[in-house]
Amino acid sequence: MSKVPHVPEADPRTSGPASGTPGLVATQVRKLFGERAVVDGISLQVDPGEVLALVGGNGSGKTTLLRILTGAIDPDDGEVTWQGRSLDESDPWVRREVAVLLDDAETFPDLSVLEHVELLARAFGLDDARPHAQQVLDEVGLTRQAGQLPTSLSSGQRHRLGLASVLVRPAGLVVLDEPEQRLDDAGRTWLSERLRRLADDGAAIVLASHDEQLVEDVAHLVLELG
Ligand SMILES: Nc1ncnc2c1ncn2[C@@H]1O[C@H](COP(=O)(O)OP(=O)(O)OP(=O)(O)O)[C@@H](O)[C@H]1O
Repeated sequence: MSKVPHVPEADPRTSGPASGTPGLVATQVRKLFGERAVVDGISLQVDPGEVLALVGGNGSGKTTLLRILTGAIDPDDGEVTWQGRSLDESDPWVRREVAVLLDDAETFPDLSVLEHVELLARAFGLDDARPHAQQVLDEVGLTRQAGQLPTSLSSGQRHRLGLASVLVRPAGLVVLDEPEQRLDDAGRTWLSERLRRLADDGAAIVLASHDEQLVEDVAHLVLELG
């Protein structure tokens, strides 16, 4: 396993976060499935404003590591903290801080696309939840589908709804598994630009990706697994 600073002039290991607040820190994280160490002694740090890309072949442990980094599963060894605090998804503060898109987002059968996004905006206490949700749907290209039920969306549109669910809410740490999946070329170009902007606005981002161009365009750090 290797860790390659992708943008040498902006090596965060030496520069640190602008605010002085440590972001996401994983120390010697290990996860076994049976006798196999799928994640084996990984240490990393991603500070506000930085993007870390996890790359590697199928089954190399990217999703497992992402799940550990969000607190969804516990490592067998090692520790993960966000701003110095242990990551535990049962902690409401952690759930406010961390926005996650690992699989297709779960949806309610009776709520429209717009109602889903608006519900999240309200849950996170945003003013003007409806116009904010409409603006995010416009951004992800789902304005025409706002009144549809999520089950009627195409697979790429469902993925865009998942991205909208992440973008509509405030978050310090954003964790995405293959955010480029099922997006067309224009969607991938938009995604690169949007993730860069999210980081510029101060989010720490960790993503797993098989899209070399996306990684090249957005990642400050690349961690190769496998
Ligand atoms: N709950 C589990 N029980 C047993 N094995 C598991 C479990 N979850 C994942 N694995 C195994 O761990 C390995 C890593 O899986 P993971 O999903 O993390 O890979 P990945 O790098 O995300 O792959 P892909 O690029 O295909 O999405 C795989 O061999 C997988 O079968």
